Amino acid sequence: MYRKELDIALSAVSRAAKLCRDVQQTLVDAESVQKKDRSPVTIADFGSQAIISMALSAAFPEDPLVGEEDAVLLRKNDVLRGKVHNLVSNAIGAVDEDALIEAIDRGARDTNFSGRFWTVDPIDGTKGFLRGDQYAVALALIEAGRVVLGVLGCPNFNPEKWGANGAIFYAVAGGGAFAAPIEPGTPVGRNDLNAKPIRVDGTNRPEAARFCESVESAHSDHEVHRRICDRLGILASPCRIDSQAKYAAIASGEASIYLRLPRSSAYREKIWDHAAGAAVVTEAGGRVTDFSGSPLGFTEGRTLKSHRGILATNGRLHDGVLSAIQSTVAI
Ligand SMILES: Nc1ncnc2c1ncn2[C@@H]1O[C@H](COP(=O)(O)OS(=O)(=O)O)[C@@H](OP(=O)(O)O)[C@H]1O
Ligand SMILES: [Mg+2]
Ligand SMILES: [Mg+2]
Ligand SMILES: [Mg+2]
Repeated sequence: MYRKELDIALSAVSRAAKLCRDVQQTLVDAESVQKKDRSPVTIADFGSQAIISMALSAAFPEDPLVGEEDAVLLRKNDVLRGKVHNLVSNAIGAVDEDALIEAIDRGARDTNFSGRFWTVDPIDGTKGFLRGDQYAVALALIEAGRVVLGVLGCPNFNPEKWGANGAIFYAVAGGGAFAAPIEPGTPVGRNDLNAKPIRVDGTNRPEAARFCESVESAHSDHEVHRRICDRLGILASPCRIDSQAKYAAIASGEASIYLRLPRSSAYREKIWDHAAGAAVVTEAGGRVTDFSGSPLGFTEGRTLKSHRGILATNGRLHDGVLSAIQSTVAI
């Protein structure tokens, strides 16, 4: 199932991840510009969304794409547009500038969210990317509100036990979760011999659990997380990781609990910040819900409107963490 989808998604994400890695290594050129909501975006975010969008529209012309970025800033700023154009042309060969802009903007349109669509976060954790830390290129395929395929490219994810220089995590519903090293210049394929099945850890003792959360304290409420962890008797200090690399950490057994309560009660999570990561964790044997225990549903639009707080665990710890959450915060 989804063989062609997985092949295309893996090769597009690994090409986009290579572009991001190259830009991060020459960070002077990665300076960010501010979007309307004052969050940062770089030439690598635009380049990555363009590469993924073009690969998907060539292979699946009928499939809508819902992406974080749009081309508004690029249309207004010739210098920025020129830089993105150069970057993408160097990565995948000459592309027409109008086609590039159109490819980025394809992700900005709304669609029938109850049908089949892709969602992309070309760089998740742009702040981490700018700091030289973790980030992820995240792509997911959603059908009838359910994530059926998720790919997470994490160029800076280097667990010691793997000795790898970056990894790509992926899952197809019902097919398990896998990780493969990102080899510079070699797109990963479905039959990659280096791919290994991954599994969540087996701990059911919260005091032995490692817990992770966002680096950015503006994105989630570290203080409430600390109260939940205290109630559970978690001894280790929090592991702060940027981006959906947190889901990769849960799926590969590097951590057992990921908590995310937005600091603002008005904030709604974006679908592209969770779809791919949730698929990878679920297929690795873990569980992902909101703070009331409902599984995430992706039919509501560009945000997870009816969900508040996100909890991903190794599964065994899930109900215990939910009780601790519900005794600590009013949802
Ligand atoms: N106020 C607020 N509350 C909650 N979440 C927010 C908020 N603002 C932004 N975002 C989203 O957070 C995404 C980054 O995820 P993380 O917080 O896990 O990573 S990081 O610590 O910021 O690097 C980040 O994704 P990217 O924009 O792709 O980096 C945002 O979609
Ligand atoms: Mg994001
Ligand atoms: Mg992003
Ligand atoms: Mg962003």
